[in-house]
Amino acid sequence: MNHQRRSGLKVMAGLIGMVRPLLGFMALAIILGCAGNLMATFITVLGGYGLLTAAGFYDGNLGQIILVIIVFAVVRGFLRYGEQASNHFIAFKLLARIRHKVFAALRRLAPAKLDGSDKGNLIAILTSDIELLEVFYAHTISPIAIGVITSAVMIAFMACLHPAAAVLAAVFYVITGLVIPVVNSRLGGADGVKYRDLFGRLNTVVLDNLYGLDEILQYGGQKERMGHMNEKSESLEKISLRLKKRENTQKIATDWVILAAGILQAAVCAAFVMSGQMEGADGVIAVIAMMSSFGPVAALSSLSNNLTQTLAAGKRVLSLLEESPQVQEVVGGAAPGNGAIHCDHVSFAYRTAGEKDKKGEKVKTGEKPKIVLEDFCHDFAPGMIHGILGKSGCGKSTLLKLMMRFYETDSGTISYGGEDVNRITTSNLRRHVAYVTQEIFLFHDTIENNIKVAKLSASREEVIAAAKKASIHDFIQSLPGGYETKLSELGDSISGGERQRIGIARAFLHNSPVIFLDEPTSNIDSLNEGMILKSLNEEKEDKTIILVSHRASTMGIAKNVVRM
Ligand SMILES: Nc1ncnc2c1ncn2[C@@H]1O[C@H](COP(=O)(O)OP(=O)(O)OP(=O)(O)O)[C@@H](O)[C@H]1O
Repeated sequence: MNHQRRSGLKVMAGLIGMVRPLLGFMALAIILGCAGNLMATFITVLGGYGLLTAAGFYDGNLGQIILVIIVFAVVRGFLRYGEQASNHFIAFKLLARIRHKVFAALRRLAPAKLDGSDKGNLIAILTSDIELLEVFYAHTISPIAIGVITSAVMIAFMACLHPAAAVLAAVFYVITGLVIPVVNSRLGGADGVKYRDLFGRLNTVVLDNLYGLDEILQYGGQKERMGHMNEKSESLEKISLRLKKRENTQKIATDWVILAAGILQAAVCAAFVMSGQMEGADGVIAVIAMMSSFGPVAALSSLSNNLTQTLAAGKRVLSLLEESPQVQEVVGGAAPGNGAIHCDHVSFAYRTAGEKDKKGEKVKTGEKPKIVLEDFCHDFAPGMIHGILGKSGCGKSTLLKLMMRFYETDSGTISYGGEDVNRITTSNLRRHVAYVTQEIFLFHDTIENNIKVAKLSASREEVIAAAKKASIHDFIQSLPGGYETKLSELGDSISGGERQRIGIARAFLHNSPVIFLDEPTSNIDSLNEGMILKSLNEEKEDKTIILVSHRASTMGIAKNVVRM
């Protein structure tokens, strides 16, 4: 996948842009957060006023001060609840929206851009990266605004006591809430990005090891595979340790700065009190106000520990959302003419690293130029079964993928009944063609639903008819739950041939004018093969059937065989 370079600020802007529809809730969170934090600070400040009033330095009403403190303490709880509720409402609404967008992006990018992309990394983006954005939406945007607003109010309050106290507070708020987090982010930024990338790659290794467990055991690769996984885990741990150390340093630095702020404020106020430029009681209040007002800016300071990782996650999510597909979906285009497929001087190569696609974007697939088809011409007429022969790797599957428009030809055209495939509405094309690939994917669902993938509205009778044509009906009937049997109940016991026959049943159920079958019988015994071929023969009258197979018995049914 193409992860573009973009600065932290750009990522932030991109993420903040998504909040637009929920600005009202964000404003509410900020108002509640400011009020709550100011009340928390003023509970301590009013405590100071109360003590000084009791000691006779102020002529206030002690009872009223205590009452206000109690009211602030109670209301502060509700305000905090309201702030958190609003922030989390925004966060989870946005996470749902982002997940929706990411799935839409994957639909756009599939299949060309996802071919060969590491799935573990995609899973990391879909799960933990998106999840991490919760930190950004619930604990980053509003705290920044709250930190700025509450600091401004406290500076104004201290200016009423003495301008110097206000200047000192301003300087220390900036150090705590801006300088420390920016420096911390700069120092830890690269590690945050590395951590997220490595986490994605570790996911890929774990997935590979899980899917390839049989091969690993068979060829005794446990030690080497384990070593590879350990290597990745150790690198991840090293980065995590560095990030933790940096977090501790940030916490210590913040505590020191807050302590220094209090001491300096005390020293400055003492000097002004002694020189008669400030009342003694005001000096005490200024110091109390200074010490108790760092909550929101200290929160900003510690935010920087997560921010690098959050922004790294945001960057990966945004890059995926903005990735342009290799093949654009056609909406509102033409309908396929009929089942007559005409390939006219078709050439195609899988793109190589650093090469540009039609949109001028760099693509990374393969290492050397891989010219697969050159000047290929052929007509596939309807009403018969066509065969494609050729040695392994010569481009038979690629030709089918080009006819499905999973990829676009580099030159030449493919047309259906005279209509260029590039102009046919993609959803129409998918309905027009049933494609049985070499790897049949089965979902964790019932056998019936697995066949109905090809036609969701199909009745049980239609499913049974398709299963009979694919010679899988008897097998399904023999299962304890029949068509309702869940694949998970069968464990991994479904054989390669049964899997293929389910794939073929899907094609029969789809009942489209064109059927592509890529090695459909490679795992099927001759008895079942014979029955499937018989069904295909019966279907061929009103269809264009294209068959790719190395098996002579299967190819025997094709009337028109093209050699590649
Ligand atoms: N996504 C891809 N990126 C780069 N190269 C690819 C890609 N898919 C296939 N190829 C390469 O293109 C060539 C043609 O592949 P294709 O699958 O079309 O061959 P095939 O004739 O169907 O082979 P087989 O009979 O073994 O199934 C092969 O060399 C293959 O390695």
